[in-house]
Amino acid sequence: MLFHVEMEVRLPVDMPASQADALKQAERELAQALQRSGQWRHLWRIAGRYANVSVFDVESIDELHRLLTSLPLFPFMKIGVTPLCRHPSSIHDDDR
Ligand SMILES: O=C(O)CC1=CCC(=O)O1
Repeated sequence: MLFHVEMEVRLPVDMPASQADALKQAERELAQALQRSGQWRHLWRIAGRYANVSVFDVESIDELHRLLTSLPLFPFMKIGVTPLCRHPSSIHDDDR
């Protein structure tokens, strides 16, 4: 199952830089592991915002929820999820 996910990061302004850096590093390591596993198919920065657009490929909505809530930055993110299905004009057979 494919999901479009938009994440906007809002770190508290008074969070110490060392704590923010540690969270970002942990987020990066998990995000890269999930990209290698194929569960996090696309990760794009939204220009001009501390936000990203991502496409996740997971077995279920429960799996997506588990994955998103496990992200180190989860407590500091506003997240929007949109389910995706195959477009009839797509030329990509793996779009499902
Ligand atoms: O910077 C972001 O958009 C939040 C984030 C998601 C994966 C990652 O490494 O950072």
